[in-house]
Amino acid sequence: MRIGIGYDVHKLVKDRKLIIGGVDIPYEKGLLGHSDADVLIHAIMDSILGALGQGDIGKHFPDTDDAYKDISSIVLLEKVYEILLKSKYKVGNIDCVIVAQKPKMESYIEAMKNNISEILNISSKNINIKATTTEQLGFEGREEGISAYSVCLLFEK
Ligand SMILES: Nc1ccn([C@@H]2O[C@H](COP(=O)(O)O)[C@@H](O)[C@H]2O)c(=O)n1
Ligand SMILES: C[C@@]1(CO)OP(=O)(O)OP(=O)(O)OC[C@H]1O
Repeated sequence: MRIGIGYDVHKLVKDRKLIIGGVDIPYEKGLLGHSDADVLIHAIMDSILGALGQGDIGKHFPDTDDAYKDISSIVLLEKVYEILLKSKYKVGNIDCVIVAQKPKMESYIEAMKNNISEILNISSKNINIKATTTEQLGFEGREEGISAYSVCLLFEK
């Protein structure tokens, strides 16, 4: 059994789509990044890579490589799943937190879980996604950015 943790932050700016957990969320601002900046998927990928002892997404998908410019993080998650398939491990469960003052995530969480479980080929019951504000405190509270945390447990196949 192995455990991994992931954490990511992206800045909220005008004229960008807000994509979290592979869901396009209608909002006045979006996350800035080399990819689509899907902060939740990035944290989840880092938690899986961490549990595998395989570094992080910056190592596998460098932001200096044009191949990853504006790429959907769902496509990157598929690549991480390929790495997982080659290992002797499978996902047990994943637990995550999205830290965002706005917008409300609750109505999108089921769709996020479905997207992730489909790619990782696990039941959505094994993925838990939570959201919290920071009560207006810090960069998330000032709506300057959104962060996400993920913990992943892997079992031997
Ligand atoms: N961006 C967010 C933040 C929170 N939620 C949901 O609201 C609940 C209360 O949030 P607090 O930060 O005030 O504790 C939280 O438990 C989430 O269910 C959300 O959907 N989107
Ligand atoms: C995903 C990658 C690659 O497109 O770019 P970003 O969207 O900037 O994301 P980040 O979490 O900063 O790091 C990983 C990057 O290499």
